[in-house]
Amino acid sequence: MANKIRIMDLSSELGIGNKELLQILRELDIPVKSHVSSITDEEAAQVREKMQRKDASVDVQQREIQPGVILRRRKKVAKAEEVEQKDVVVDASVADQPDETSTPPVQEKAKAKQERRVTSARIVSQPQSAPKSAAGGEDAHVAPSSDEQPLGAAAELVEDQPEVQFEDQPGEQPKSESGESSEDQSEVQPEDQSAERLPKTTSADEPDATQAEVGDSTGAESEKAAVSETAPVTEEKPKKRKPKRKEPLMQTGPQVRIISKPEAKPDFSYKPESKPYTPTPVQTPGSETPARAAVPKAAPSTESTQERKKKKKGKRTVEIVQTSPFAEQDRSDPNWKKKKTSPVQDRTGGKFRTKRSRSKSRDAHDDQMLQTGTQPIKAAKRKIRMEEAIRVSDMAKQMGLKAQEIIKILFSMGMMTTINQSIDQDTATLVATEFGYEVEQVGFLEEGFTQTLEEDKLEDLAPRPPVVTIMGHVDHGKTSLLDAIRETNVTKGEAGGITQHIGAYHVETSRGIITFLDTPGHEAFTAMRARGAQVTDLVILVVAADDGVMEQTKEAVNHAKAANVPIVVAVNKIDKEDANPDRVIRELSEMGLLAEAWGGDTIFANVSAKQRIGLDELLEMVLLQAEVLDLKANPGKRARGHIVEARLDKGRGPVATVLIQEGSLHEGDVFVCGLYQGKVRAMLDDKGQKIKEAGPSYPVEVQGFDGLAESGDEFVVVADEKIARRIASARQTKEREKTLAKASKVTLDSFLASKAAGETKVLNLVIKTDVQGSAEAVSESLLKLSTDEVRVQIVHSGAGAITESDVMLAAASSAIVIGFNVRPMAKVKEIAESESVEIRFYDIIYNLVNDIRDAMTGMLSPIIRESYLGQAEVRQTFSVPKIGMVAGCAVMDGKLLRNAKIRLLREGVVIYTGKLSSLRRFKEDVKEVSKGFECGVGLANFNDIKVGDVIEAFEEVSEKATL
Ligand SMILES: Nc1nc2c(ncn2[C@@H]2O[C@H](COP(=O)(O)OP(=O)(O)OP(=O)(O)O)[C@@H](O)[C@H]2O)c(=O)[nH]1
Repeated sequence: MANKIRIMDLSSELGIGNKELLQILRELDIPVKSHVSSITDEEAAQVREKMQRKDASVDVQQREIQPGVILRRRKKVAKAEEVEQKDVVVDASVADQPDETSTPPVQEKAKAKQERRVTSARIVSQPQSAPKSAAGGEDAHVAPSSDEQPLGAAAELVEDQPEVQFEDQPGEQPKSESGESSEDQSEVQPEDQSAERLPKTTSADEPDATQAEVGDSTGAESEKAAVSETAPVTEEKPKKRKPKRKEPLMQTGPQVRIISKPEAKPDFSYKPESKPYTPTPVQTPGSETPARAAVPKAAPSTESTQERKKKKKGKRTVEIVQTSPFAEQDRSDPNWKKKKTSPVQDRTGGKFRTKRSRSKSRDAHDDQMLQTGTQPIKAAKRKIRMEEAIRVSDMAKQMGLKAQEIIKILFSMGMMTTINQSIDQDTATLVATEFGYEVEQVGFLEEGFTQTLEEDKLEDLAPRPPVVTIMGHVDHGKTSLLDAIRETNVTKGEAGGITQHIGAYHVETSRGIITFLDTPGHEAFTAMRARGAQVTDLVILVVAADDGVMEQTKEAVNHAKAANVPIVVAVNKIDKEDANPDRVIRELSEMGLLAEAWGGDTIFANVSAKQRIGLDELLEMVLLQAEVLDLKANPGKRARGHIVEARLDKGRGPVATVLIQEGSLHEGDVFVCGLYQGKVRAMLDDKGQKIKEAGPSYPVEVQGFDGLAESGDEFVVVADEKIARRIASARQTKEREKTLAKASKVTLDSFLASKAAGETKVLNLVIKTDVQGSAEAVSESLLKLSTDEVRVQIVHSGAGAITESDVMLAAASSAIVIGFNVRPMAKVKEIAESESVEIRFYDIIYNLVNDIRDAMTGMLSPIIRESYLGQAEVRQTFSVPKIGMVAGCAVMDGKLLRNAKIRLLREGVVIYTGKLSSLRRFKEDVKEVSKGFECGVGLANFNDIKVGDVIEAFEEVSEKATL
């Protein structure tokens, strides 16, 4: 028919393979049977148009990488189907072939077409392998020498490819089904179908076949390696797997390059195809010989289609198609296809693909891998997994040791531990190293979620108001001053605002804003600091002008100094007649606070809280001082701050005042705080107004906690609720472990043990004595002990009972509390225990100084430890003739023992230390009286007992001091 054109002709015209063209025709719904069929001009036009479109989207590069070896590569594939397909055809060098001419590199299609004709004699790479290898092998050097096996290289490449090509038809162009994918190959395909590069079409008659084909010789290994490194591989969609027609292999025509060496065939293993092979009615299948069946079928895989589909999604698999010169014969076996592929796990993943020719050893290895499924496992490292702390017994278990061995090591490190005690990570690391183990911290590390690793950029920082705490002695006017400042400024700037007590508030002055912490007193200040919360920028020290510097004034100064917070002195009550501000200046100078007038840098302001005198000046001074501090924060990030106050509100649940220190807090933000987490449900400012956002130095009352936070707790906004929950639960776990570990802070005994070599150690002490004179004497004696290596630093010293404030100061400063003739009350003792603060008691200065010196020189002599038994309060006193004074007591804590030693405390000060002369209940002598019971007590050789005194019973236990 004049208006008809044969497929073969059209394919040559278009420069594509017959098979590919057939595929295109099928896509265009043009019915054809084979390449000898004809189509109408109209249909041909459709094909041409389609090809044009395709060409536009495909950029094929060709270059000759070696004489006679052309590399074709699809640079970019626009169509989804084509994505990741990089087809390269490696043409076997023609050099070896007398009847072939070497192929020059071709860049354009037209040229390619011509090229194809010229090189048709060469074996076009096998669809399954060669195209891929070629694709990947753009930079690969495929040597044409007969000994080498480029296909082997191809096989390597294929393995690295994410996709798997399923074309497996021996006599066909591998991608004939998918016109697009085979496009490139078809270009180099011989026009003669018989010469088609069938992966398995290997003709034994050409033993020195090009390596581009299915090489199987061992010599291919090196080549493979070279190519595999660079060569991307063609990938094809699984849909192309099933050939629709059978194109019987032609016996190797004169131009067909032999793909593999015949002797390699016995090692081929085959993998069953998921789809049965359906021969196409074209060509003669008679070429198949039974010899193929003789090929060992070491196919390790018998995967089902479904299994393979699964793999496609998850594990990526490569199918290796081994081809041999017996490929044709193989097809006589209905299962030939199955025999040809073997699955191998693909590193890159992707679709199934096949490749040919692998070395025997590789196959054997793969088979083995498939059978074993895994690679040999590396010897596990000797690791101990622990969270924050680990119990000695658990650690021993992990190392397969007896706990005693660990305890021994710990002992040699100066730590007395028991089997049930927990040790921290540092200690565990030391112990583990002794046994050749490593410590691995497991569990949740919150730092990544709560810490900003990036430092704030300078341009992100904005000035923030100073945060001020007012401190001073009792009755010197702290509350009055706070109220005065607030009221004055409330009426000034925020008329109508209803004052809310949220523990902090901010005041607007003409010079700027100041945030006040409404928690006067150093207890709150130090309690927060002990928790690591340094929220205060400045301290206003209130000193009554008529009273001067008093005990708590000194404490306040020491607390502020310990926290390194600048002090502005407010000399209050200057309205009083006997006010003497100069005296205050003088007294404070003795404590190191030198007024500017005296050449120092401490700001003093005379005020009267009662009469509202000097308040503006005071605030101005505060702001001046703040300016020096150059307080800045980045308001543009997630908020971080500390809890100032927390309480349980009847209607709103747990609420807390958060002082934002950096970033901005918004409604809806998710946060963690102490052991709890939550979401900001609502925010109120200090005027009780609902706000949506709060920036740095801004105090807000936050609603939405899932537990009651504590003042001083850090408040951090995190990314989401999941993280918040995780952190909170990790903290709760940690807290439990900490309680178990019960690691004490600093003790005199452990002081030197923790000292690193060459480091000057500072021994911080808080000294409390019965009288002021002793405080000075003790301090002086101890300060004299300072050496180059160990320096004694008195954080605070004063007269009076050991108070909660002393303990908190010691906790915050890692100090030891020295009680000289003073004792703590039971409650203070409890706090000291919970804060792990050591309190040591002395009544002879000589002993005290010796102990400290011994501790400092590492020669602590055996010590007598006191074991506290209990306390009883004197409710009544009776004078009994001949016996003396007898006290009617109620045991408030622990118990009193008849033979115990006792001391009599009056307002925390030791009045007498001695023994009981009698212990009775209802006129009966008893050996002990427990908490909650009343008793009559007589003290040996002491009668000056008064109502309100406390009798403390204790035992003395002799202990050898260890360092
Ligand atoms: N004359 C005079 N009296 C003042 C002044 N400031 C406070 N007062 C009085 O001093 C007494 C104690 O004042 P507070 O403000 O309660 O003192 P404080 O330091 O807060 O006392 P505590 O809360 O007990 O620590 C009150 O009676 C006040 O009226 C002042 O500037 N002048």
